[in-house]
Amino acid sequence: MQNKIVDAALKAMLYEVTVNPKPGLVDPVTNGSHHDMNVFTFIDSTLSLRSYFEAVVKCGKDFSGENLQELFLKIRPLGLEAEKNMFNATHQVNTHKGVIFSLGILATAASYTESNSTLSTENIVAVVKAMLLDLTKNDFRSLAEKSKLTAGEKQYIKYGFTGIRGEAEAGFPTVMNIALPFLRKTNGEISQRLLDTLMVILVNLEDSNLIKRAGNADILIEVKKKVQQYFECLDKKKFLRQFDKNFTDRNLSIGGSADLLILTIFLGLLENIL
Ligand SMILES: CC(C)(COP(=O)(O)OP(=O)(O)OC[C@H]1O[C@@H](n2cnc3c(N)ncnc32)[C@H](O[C@H]2O[C@H](COP(=O)(O)OP(=O)(O)OP(=O)(O)O)[C@@H](O)[C@H]2O)[C@@H]1O)[C@@H](O)C(=O)NCCC(=O)NCCS
Ligand SMILES: Nc1ncnc2[nH]cnc12
Repeated sequence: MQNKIVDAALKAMLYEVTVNPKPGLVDPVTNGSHHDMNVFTFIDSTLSLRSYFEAVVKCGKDFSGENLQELFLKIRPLGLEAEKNMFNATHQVNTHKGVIFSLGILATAASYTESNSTLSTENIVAVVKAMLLDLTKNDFRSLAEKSKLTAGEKQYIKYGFTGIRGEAEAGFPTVMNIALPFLRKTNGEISQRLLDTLMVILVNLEDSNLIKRAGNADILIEVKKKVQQYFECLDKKKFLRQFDKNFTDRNLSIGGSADLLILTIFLGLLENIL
């Protein structure tokens, strides 16, 4: 089945991993701070998710209920199955867990929007917000009873950061209000446009992957300074190669920012600006 939403989702993941040099992340030139994966792992992971995106697009298209929270409940088990497929395809490495969640939601919302109104970013956001009403309240409600907490859950308890769940529930404000408007204004070489967009995301996000690897949230202050230097410097590629080396030496990575770049590319593809 050829479908433009499924194609945009898969393309967005492949575009993101292709962009280089990225600080601490996997790209075709270096594996950054990720010793257990490389660009081929990301290609395998991406292709393993085709049937998931086809399934969520079908769910969005077929949904006829009144309450869009039910649509989210319908896709969550599909997301769990997709996580299993991803881990099988990658020899148990986490490449796209965050994206299975966030891009799965966006693809579902895009498909529902296409079937029920005009496919525009604004309409997609409204559907996302309705699908995820009370998500953080519900997801974080029973943390005290859980024996093993994820990085995102630990950071919620320690700092009150709601991570990718909060970002999604609010309709992905970092993507919608910052990254996508920025990308729309860029022109020229696609790789440079996407690197600039990644830096804009990085400076605006509490990236739980970065905080987890750094051990505390002070890293966000350092990163803000780095991104400011990036936008002031003359040779951006050289700056990014050094930034990548510095992060790789310190085992730091920005998986959450990479995920939001994927979401931004996805919407950019649907808007035909890429
Ligand atoms: C809601 C879920 C995403 C589950 O969340 P969970 O609580 O399990 O995990 P989190 O720690 O909250 O984060 C999940 C991933 O989301 C990405 N991310 C984190 N912060 C942000 C942010 N602020 N904005 C956007 N995205 C964010 C991040 O994914 C990327 O990094 C990954 C590598 O991360 P990780 O494995 O933690 O770290 P490493 O250090 O690299 O690994 P080690 O070598 O140390 O092992 C990479 O995959 C990127 O994609 C976070 O990882 C959702 O999964 C969920 O709902 N789970 C419950 C089950 C379910 O219902 N699933 C179906 C959902 S449809
Ligand atoms: N290029 C990349 N490297 C590491 N983690 C990621 N998560 C999403 N994209 C990634």
